[in-house]
Amino acid sequence: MKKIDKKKIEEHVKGILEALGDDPDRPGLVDTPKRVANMYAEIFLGLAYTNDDIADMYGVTFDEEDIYTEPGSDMVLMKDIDIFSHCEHHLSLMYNMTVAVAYIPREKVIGLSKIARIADMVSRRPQLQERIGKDIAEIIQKVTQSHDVAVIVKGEHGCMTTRGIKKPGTKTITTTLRGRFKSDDALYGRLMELYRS
Ligand SMILES: Nc1nc2c(ncn2[C@@H]2O[C@H](COP(=O)(O)OP(=O)(O)OP(=O)(O)O)[C@@H](O)[C@H]2O)c(=O)[nH]1
Ligand SMILES: [Zn+2]
Repeated sequence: MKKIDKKKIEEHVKGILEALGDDPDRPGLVDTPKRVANMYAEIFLGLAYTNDDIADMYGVTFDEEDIYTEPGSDMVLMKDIDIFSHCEHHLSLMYNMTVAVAYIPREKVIGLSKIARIADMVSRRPQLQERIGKDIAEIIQKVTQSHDVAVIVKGEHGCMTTRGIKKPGTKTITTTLRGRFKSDDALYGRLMELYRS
């Protein structure tokens, strides 16, 4: 686990306030560098862990070979998992974000809450929406040993709605398809049907 250097964040936030021309010593701002450091340590906690660490932390599985036998095509889909993240280009908020994770179990299943915990932790990094999907897929593949994983991420980007091009309401949907979700059109169709239901 990597350590997040809160003291250094505090110093830099103080520098930003000075560069903006505000007075970091005025009463309203005096504790702001510390607050921001605490907030960054919280919202970027996922930087302290690699994807392999996250797989180890949340890799709670149950052997269920009698339910899922090879070559199975029964899927587990968890959808409408709310997450927040921050884009790595502006460190601005990605919001109204939901994630759907599907996989075809091979003899073992992952504890359901762990899917949401994995989605949360990879989001707590400076991210790209596309990489959130890739990171989740990689960890789910490692934990479940399933080759067949799909992740759909939907969200709005603060850097496109509150600044810059300013297009509120614009939603981005990204898919990450692995194994049969990529190669089997019927399976992909069933995934989409369930996703929309
Ligand atoms: N593909 C992808 N792009 C993203 C994501 N988050 C932010 N971006 C984009 O990253 C790009 C950065 O572009 P730059 O031209 O370097 O930065 P900028 O001058 O602030 O760009 P504008 O946002 O167009 O004002 C922008 O087009 C953002 O919309 C993401 O999750 N995925
Ligand atoms: Zn951005």
